[in-house]
Amino acid sequence: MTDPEDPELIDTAPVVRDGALDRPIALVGMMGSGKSTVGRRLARRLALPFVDSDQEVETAAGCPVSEVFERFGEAAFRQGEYKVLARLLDGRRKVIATGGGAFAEPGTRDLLRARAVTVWLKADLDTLVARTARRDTRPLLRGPDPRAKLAQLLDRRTPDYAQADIHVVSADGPHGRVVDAIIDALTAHLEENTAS
Ligand SMILES: Nc1ncnc2c1ncn2[C@@H]1O[C@H](COP(=O)(O)OP(=O)(O)OP(=O)(O)O)[C@@H](O)[C@H]1O
Ligand SMILES: O=C(O)C1=C[C@@H](O)[C@@H](O)[C@H](O)C1
Ligand SMILES: [Mg+2]
Repeated sequence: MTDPEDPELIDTAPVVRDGALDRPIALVGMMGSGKSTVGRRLARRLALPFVDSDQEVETAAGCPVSEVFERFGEAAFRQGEYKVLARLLDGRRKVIATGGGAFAEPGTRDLLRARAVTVWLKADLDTLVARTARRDTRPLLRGPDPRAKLAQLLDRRTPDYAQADIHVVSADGPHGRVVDAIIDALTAHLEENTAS
């Protein structure tokens, strides 16, 4: 079924309609994996609210993420990120784009795994380098060799991200294709986990 007012809003979401989804969806993965941009599109397709935890931290702090890092340090940012996610994970169905490091923090990861369906958006190093080069707002990538930094983070965090409920490749191409892949994987996951 398609909404004639908005052909993008195709009713592809029995997963939401039939009540199988009973909690928030949290997208996790590296900087540049597409959590914010794909997440917004996913929420639209599922007719759910969308929230971005980096933006929520910025609103709470009253300044950009990069300034939080500069003024208060990464540890303070991680505490703020935990607090914001604890508030957002209120049991209501929504799509949450997490910050790239959230799922690599043990306490934050436990919180997300307990209260959300977690989706790892996977992308390889070359893809992440190309995508993050477009915008210089990520404090952890500032410096002479952002590729080396991304490689180190990807290596270190991969075992953490692998603990997500669902793994989806964030292939280059139309965002809608990644949205389709997420909805398919989510549907399969919920069917498996609600089958009696
Ligand atoms: N499947 C895709 N194909 C092509 N470009 C993409 C895809 N997914 C994301 N991008 C692009 O990559 C860039 C980074 O995406 P986005 O900001 O959504 O990443 P993120 O995971 O939210 O990163 P961060 O953790 O830094 O917030 C954007 O320019 C976005 O349009
Ligand atoms: O991967 C990370 O550690 C980060 C990713 C961004 O989303 C922001 O949360 C911040 O720049 C840190
Ligand atoms: Mg983002």
